[in-house]
Amino acid sequence: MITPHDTARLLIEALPYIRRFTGKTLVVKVGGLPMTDPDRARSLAKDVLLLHSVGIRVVLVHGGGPQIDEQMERAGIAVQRIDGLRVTDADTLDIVRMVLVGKTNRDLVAAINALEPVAIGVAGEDGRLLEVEPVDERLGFVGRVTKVRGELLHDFHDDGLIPVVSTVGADTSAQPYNINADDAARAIAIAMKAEKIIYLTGAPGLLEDPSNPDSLVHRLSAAEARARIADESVTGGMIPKLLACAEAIEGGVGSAHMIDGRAEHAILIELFTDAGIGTMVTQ
Ligand SMILES: Nc1ncnc2c1ncn2[C@@H]1O[C@H](COP(=O)(O)OP(=O)(O)O)[C@@H](O)[C@H]1O
Ligand SMILES: CC(=O)N[C@@H](CCC(=O)OP(=O)(O)O)C(=O)O
Repeated sequence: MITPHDTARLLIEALPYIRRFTGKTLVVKVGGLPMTDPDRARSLAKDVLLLHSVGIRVVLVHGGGPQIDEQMERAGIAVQRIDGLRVTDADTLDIVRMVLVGKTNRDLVAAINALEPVAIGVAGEDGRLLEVEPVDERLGFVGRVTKVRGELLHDFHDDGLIPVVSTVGADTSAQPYNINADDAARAIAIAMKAEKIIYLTGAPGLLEDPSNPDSLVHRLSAAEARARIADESVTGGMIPKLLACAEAIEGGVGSAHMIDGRAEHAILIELFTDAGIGTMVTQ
């Protein structure tokens, strides 16, 4: 039972953290896995709105990998990934756009706007927010971000809105490209000179041993993150995520965090307590 005194004490304890982040930009990337549960989406919406209410300039970037896999299976298209990136032909690109822009983005925007109508959905193609070039011809329409129009996102913040970004970008001829959402969030965080980037993922953070959830790595440097990628101790989707963390730090972002998107109020615990709950990558 929480008493009014408990509430008052909690508010006072949170105040130094709130002061530290008010007016700062925070990029939150939510993976597709935590988003498969509507309760999680509602809980995330509440956390994001709380951050917004205390003056933190939040950009919410989302993935949707498992949801794309599901629709590809329905369409009878085989899923193929190289180093965690989806091989994306023209048919796959259509499905990626339908799922990320047409469904996942809409669901997240609705989850926030059901509480307070301040979320605005935007795809990387819109206003060429995320300009890309192809990564590698083996991957087809997979793009690497070359330019971010961060001013568009700053404008949304200035208007009191929370931009929710789906990571389909475009090249200079408006050809759409699929972008790994971890990498897109990294590019956005650097362009916006974000204080922090937080990855909400389907694991407790970086694990020493992926099969043991108790083997959490609490803190590591960008150089150590790169070394772990090189020695192949991380696999699958953790490769682009850890690389994105290292690049974010090298690009001037203060810290990069990987936390469990399935744990309730994970962002608030990571931001507003000293202990935190996931993995933090710093200089
Ligand atoms: N060393 C590791 N620590 C944690 N997760 C790992 C590791 N190596 C591989 N993984 C896998 O990477 C996944 C996270 O990547 P991904 O599924 O792309 O993220 P997201 O949940 O953000 O969509 C984890 O759920 C886990 O299965
Ligand atoms: C190029 C590439 O791999 N794009 C990703 C985009 C979605 C994503 O990154 O979703 P998660 O964050 O849920 O993994 C994909 O097609 O799955």
